[in-house]
Amino acid sequence: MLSAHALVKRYGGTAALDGFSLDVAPGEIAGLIGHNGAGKSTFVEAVTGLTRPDSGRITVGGLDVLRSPRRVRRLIGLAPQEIALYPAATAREQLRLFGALAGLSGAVLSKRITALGAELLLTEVLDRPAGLLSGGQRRRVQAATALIGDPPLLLLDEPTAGADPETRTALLDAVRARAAKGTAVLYTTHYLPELADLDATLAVAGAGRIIARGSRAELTRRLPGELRLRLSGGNPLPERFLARATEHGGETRISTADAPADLAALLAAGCTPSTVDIRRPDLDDLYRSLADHSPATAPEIPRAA
Ligand SMILES: Nc1ncnc2c1ncn2[C@@H]1O[C@H](COP(=O)(O)OP(=O)(O)OP(=O)(O)O)[C@@H](O)[C@H]1O
Repeated sequence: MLSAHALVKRYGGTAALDGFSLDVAPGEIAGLIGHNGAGKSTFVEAVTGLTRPDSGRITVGGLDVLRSPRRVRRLIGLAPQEIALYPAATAREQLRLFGALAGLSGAVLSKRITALGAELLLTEVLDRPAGLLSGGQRRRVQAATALIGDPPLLLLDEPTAGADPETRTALLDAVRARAAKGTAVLYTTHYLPELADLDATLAVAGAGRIIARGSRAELTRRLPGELRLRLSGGNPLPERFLARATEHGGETRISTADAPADLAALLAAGCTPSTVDIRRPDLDDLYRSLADHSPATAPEIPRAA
């Protein structure tokens, strides 16, 4: 549904996009993560036509973004990182406007607004001016403006920033429901547990390009996990494990790519821990492993196809 190839965008000496390529399929929720300044928002702006890349190509539903900007715009529901609502207009009026832009009108649009208001827990505030809403409420109205026309591609840039747990859940449910019906979703966040909740695939951005792409399992599989042991004083760790071990309040932690094999080797060497815990790598570990942003030094994990 979304296909971007080799995008480059420079601002003076800064390459905000530097060979950025990414595909998102219908029904897929792709979680776009990466450090501040990695190029995520610039990419979202390029897809919507708000920013013109210096080179590269983007298509949405097979249409070239630069050649058919108006037709492409109709295929996209955008919730930008910076809130863009009219402060004096009520939430319902904003949704009427965005619904009309998407070609909806009359009773169909009114019903859609009521349903979306209920789905995103906005019913009570639909007739309040956006300027008088809380930050979290404004963000949900913003998300609702993206969803109102039921577009085949959603671009949601940190849509849950400032959301409380209840409204976060409502928003994630709404996103999952759209994907289940075939909508392609590009979901930018710094809050990694959301991506597990959404069962999202991952696209890790670094220094203006995608440096890792795949399922959560694929990307975390080859990262080291940890073997956590409690050892008694007369039961030292065999020497060959020392380089990978750290001490944390009486617990010995050994970085490991193969926890069962390392545990078997420890036991065979006569080590008898009183407790053993195996910690598998998670998204935080993935994020940390990519901390230097550098494609050249990123660990050997699957890349974008
Ligand atoms: N309009 C602009 N003018 C100059 N530099 C820009 C502009 N927009 C983005 N940049 C620069 O391009 C780089 C990428 O910025 P971008 O906003 O795309 O990052 P991001 O990954 O979305 O970051 P964040 O997680 O903070 O939202 C940054 O170095 C930023 O300073």
